[in-house]
Amino acid sequence: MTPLLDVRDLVTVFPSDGRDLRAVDEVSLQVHRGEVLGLVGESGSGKSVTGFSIMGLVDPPGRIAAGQILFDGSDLAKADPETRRSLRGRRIAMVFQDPMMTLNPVLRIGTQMTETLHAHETLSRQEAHARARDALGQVGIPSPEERLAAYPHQFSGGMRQRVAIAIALLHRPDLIIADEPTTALDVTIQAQIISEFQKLTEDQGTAVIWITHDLAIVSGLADRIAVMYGGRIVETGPITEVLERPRHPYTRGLIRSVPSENTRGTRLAQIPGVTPGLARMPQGCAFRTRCARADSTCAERPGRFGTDQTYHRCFHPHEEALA
Ligand SMILES: Nc1ncnc2c1ncn2[C@@H]1O[C@H](COP(=O)(O)OP(=O)(O)OP(=O)(O)O)[C@@H](O)[C@H]1O
Repeated sequence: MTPLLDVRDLVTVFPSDGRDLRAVDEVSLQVHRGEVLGLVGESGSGKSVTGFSIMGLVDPPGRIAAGQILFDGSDLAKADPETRRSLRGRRIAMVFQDPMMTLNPVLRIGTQMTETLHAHETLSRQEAHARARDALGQVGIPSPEERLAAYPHQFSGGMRQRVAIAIALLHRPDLIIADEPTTALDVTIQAQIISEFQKLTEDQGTAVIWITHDLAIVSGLADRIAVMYGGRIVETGPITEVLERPRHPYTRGLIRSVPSENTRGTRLAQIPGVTPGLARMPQGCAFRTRCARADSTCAERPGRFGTDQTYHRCFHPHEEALA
């Protein structure tokens, strides 16, 4: 089956001191319709820049330097700004950690929603109003008709995020890129929003890239996972397979550092060291300065071992299932 989104060897750079630093370094990933891909990694690993690259929202002087972003067959990396703008919101939408990246503080919610609708579709006022009201209801906002008249500050943090999600859903996009949308919320609200998302992917076949540093969220939500380190995807595959038998030492370290029933009361294993900044990323395998298995082979850049769907980038992968 052809994937809805097929990113191939994407490189996104930010110029600094006369050289191009690779925030996204030969990233390849695929997302199918109705599928949730969890994009996981520590802060600075390149998750958001990957999302912005797909959306066509990389801040200049940053730019896509190489690779393809095939969306439903056409290459977005080469598309003109007008084509990109028309796809944004309509076929691909993004939900941010801070809903105020989407919401205008001085406009009523209903006005923002109907303006968004009119930007891409020809609808009567009544139709736009009904669509906006239904979208609020769909994400679990009580009394949606009355809430259309409210301003963003009249909503709680969790409700505001739901409004941002409702706006992302207005045009029934094929793909939603959700960048840590629940990180700022308390655990109960987080769970509610995640379950709303699950319903939407099941009911409407929407594909989702869920960006997070929190492996626990992804394990309950995603069909597949891609783990990023130093701008690269170091491991990807079906979620159960990767969690049960992580091959890359970094993936293994991430899983071991998540608290669970079994580890309650014990000290969690942390990955030693910190992620180096982009300007100091080691040659070869970016993780080798923190890796117990690294040797001189790792000074070479590891290729992708496996298939387009399931691969790792490690010369010394673990073979055994996680204990
Ligand atoms: N506009 C920019 N200009 C220069 N460097 C940038 C810019 N945006 C991101 N970067 C750099 O690109 C790298 C990847 O950043 P990115 O935000 O994608 O990481 P992340 O994995 O999403 O982390 P976080 O979870 O903290 O958002 C970082 O080193 C960051 O400093």
